[in-house]
Amino acid sequence: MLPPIISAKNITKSYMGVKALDDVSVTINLGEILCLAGENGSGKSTFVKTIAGVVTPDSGEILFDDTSYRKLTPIQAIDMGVQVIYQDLSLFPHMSVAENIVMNRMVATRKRLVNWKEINRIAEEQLQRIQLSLDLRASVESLSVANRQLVAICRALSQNAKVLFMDEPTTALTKKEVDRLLSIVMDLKAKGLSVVFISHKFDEIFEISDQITIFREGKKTGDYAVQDLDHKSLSFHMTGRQVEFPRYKRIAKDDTPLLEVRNLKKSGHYENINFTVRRGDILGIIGLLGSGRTELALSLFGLNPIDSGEIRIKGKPSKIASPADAVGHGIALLPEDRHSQGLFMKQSVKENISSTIHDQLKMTAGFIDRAKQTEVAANYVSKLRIRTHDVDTPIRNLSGGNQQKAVIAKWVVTNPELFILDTPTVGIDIGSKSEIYEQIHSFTAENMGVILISDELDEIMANCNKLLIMYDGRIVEALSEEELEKSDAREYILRVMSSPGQTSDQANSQEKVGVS
Ligand SMILES: Nc1ncnc2c1ncn2[C@@H]1O[C@H](COP(=O)(O)OP(=O)(O)OP(=O)(O)O)[C@@H](O)[C@H]1O
Repeated sequence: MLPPIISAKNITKSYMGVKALDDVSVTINLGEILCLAGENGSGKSTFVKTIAGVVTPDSGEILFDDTSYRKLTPIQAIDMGVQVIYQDLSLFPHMSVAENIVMNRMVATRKRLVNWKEINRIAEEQLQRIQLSLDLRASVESLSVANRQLVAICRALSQNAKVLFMDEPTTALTKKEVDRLLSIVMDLKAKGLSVVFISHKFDEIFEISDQITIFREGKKTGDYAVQDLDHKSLSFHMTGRQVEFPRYKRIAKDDTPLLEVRNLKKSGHYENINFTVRRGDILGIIGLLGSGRTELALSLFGLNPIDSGEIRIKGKPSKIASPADAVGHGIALLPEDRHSQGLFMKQSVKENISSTIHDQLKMTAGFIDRAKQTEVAANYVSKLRIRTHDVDTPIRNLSGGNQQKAVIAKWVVTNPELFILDTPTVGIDIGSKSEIYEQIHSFTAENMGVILISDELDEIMANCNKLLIMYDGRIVEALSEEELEKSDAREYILRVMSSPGQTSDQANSQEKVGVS
């Protein structure tokens, strides 16, 4: 048994009467990867912030090397070797790789004189520890998200990290980048670092963890060795129920096209895009980051003007030059980047959810009908099971996953005819995913058409009755409902995605999803 490095005992933390952590005890052992799993809002981030000295617990104690602390300051935590990489990475985009790696260490040691030789030496040493070669002078903003993530790891290492906390580090990475990150993390573990990893992605959790601690509604439901759990038992312990993703079946009878896209092209983004969406269709688009799928979604919402091609809405050639045009045509978009495009962080849950229907909520005198606004917001908070104290709570106080559900609610209230969802469940727990899927199925039963962009094959298989596979700005394969139902559909899709150059000719495959 590995010796403990940090033990948190009986930690409780409440916000406005809601227990974010309720008598939680967790032990982090030396040289081990511990994964924190739990539904959105179950207290994982609050726990991390408590150990990092950012949140003061109401009660409980934290033991570091046998010394007990009632609370910690961030400096104390850093001195003890605690390093946290939050989702935003907290890097300085205009500064160089070397400066980002070494700056916090310099501040901590209160060095006044800048010795560039020393800075470069320390930065290079950290890069070598993870066998990474980067230009030390390159500005961080010029790096890919994956490399920024690695710079953040080097920054943590340069401050003598003993325990590295990583909060959903793989959200914006491609499959290859995820594999590289996980292998670096495992290598660091082999060198004696303890890692606490937060993720909603089960494959990752099982690949990397030694131990899994599960949270539910602020309480710890258990500590498990990874070999004692499987997907089913993990989701059960997280949610308290058996979670299933029933497969979507289109029931709508109206086959007239809602949206027809013909030969759409945007230079440098995508070309030769053809597909049709009917009412009740859930058209999946799968393809790795950089495949052109998000750029296509933005074009259909008037945010990325097309170079050529035709868009027909309900049979009529239509121009979508702005989001206002798109909304006028009954199109809504749940954007990929929820934080910068989706929410007003200082405003309440109610104000965010209703922000897309202000005109409908206006009374004759021009004031907003507050009672109606509350009613609409409360209805969607309950429908999508958004975990919040009430609808007046500022949205920034909600957990990440619950904020995402609020963005979905914000667009659903507009009652769109065509809803484009760009990776709607990134960062969302397995229980909430099934609720969101249920909602999407019920929208389509009410005759909405949906375009669902996703990286997750499970999500595509459970929800879509048609599928486009995109690679490098092109549709490389298209599958119809019958093809998606075949027993080897999943393997076929994986095969196409791993060698996208070797597929059937495009015109033929587009025929399969109803291109006339
Ligand atoms: N500053 C705050 N003010 C009020 N409530 C808060 C605050 N921070 C967290 N909470 C609440 O505490 C609970 C736990 O939130 P926390 O962010 O720890 O969850 P989480 O498990 O990390 O969720 P996710 O997986 O969605 O990131 C949530 O109900 C959240 O709304």
